[in-house]
Amino acid sequence: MSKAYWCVIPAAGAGRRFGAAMPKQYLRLGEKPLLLHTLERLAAHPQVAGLMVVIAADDSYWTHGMLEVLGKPLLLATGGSERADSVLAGLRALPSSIADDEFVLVHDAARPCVSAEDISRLVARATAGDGGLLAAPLRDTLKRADADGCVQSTEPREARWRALTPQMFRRGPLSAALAAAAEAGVMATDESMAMERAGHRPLLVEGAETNLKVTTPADLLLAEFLLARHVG
Ligand SMILES: Nc1ccn([C@@H]2O[C@H](COP(=O)(O)OP(=O)(O)OP(=O)(O)O)[C@@H](O)[C@H]2O)c(=O)n1
Ligand SMILES: C[C@](O)(CO)[C@H](O)COP(=O)(O)O
Repeated sequence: MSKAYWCVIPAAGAGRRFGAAMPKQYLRLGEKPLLLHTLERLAAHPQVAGLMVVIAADDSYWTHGMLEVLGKPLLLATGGSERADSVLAGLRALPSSIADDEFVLVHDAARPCVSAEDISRLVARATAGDGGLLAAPLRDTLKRADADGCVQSTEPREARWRALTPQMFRRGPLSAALAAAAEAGVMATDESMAMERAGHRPLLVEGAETNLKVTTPADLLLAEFLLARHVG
């Protein structure tokens, strides 16, 4: 049986860009909260050993009923002001039995459509090397705006990828890289950025465009459509 890995799920955001009355990870998608769709997808994967869900200190929406539903060990940690702070808190709260050289996955709670195939592909490729991330090649023309909101330049599209999650790195080096970035006042917007800053070369593993991050109401509609058609 292939090895399984713990997954840290940052779920402590406020969802400000969404503009809902509650944090977007608790908005209903079909018959259950967005977060539960994500946790179920992760828990169903045979190479996910356990879930470390990082929630906000003032989270009043988490229901402990989720603990039984998933059939995998599930722990809770308290997040911080930025996503990187929440991920680091989750890494530090993992069981001490997870050694520093063990790989861990990090997946956004806001990405409920991640596919089992993509997770399997990432695990196989990332653990064969120094770690890596799911990503999608940029397929649109990219523009840089000037101060007036007009096009300043068209950016090269070649070798440009959009980072997705899960991202997968060894527990110790990832924790150290995130802590170093925070210490330097650098806000790492993903795990790869912190690892790159620490001198690593994360592997880009192509993932499905349907693995979208729910950021705005339009994203929620698309996620609902995809989940209803069992995409991913
Ligand atoms: N301090 C934070 C900020 C974000 N996240 C999580 O990181 C993921 C990606 O972040 P994003 O999509 O930006 O979520 P929010 O920060 O909630 O959104 P916004 O920036 O619009 O407030 C989400 O699952 C979010 O819950 C987190 O755990 N802790
Ligand atoms: C981690 C991430 O989803 C990769 O694209 C992205 O950086 C999260 O950004 P956010 O602003 O915290 O949603």
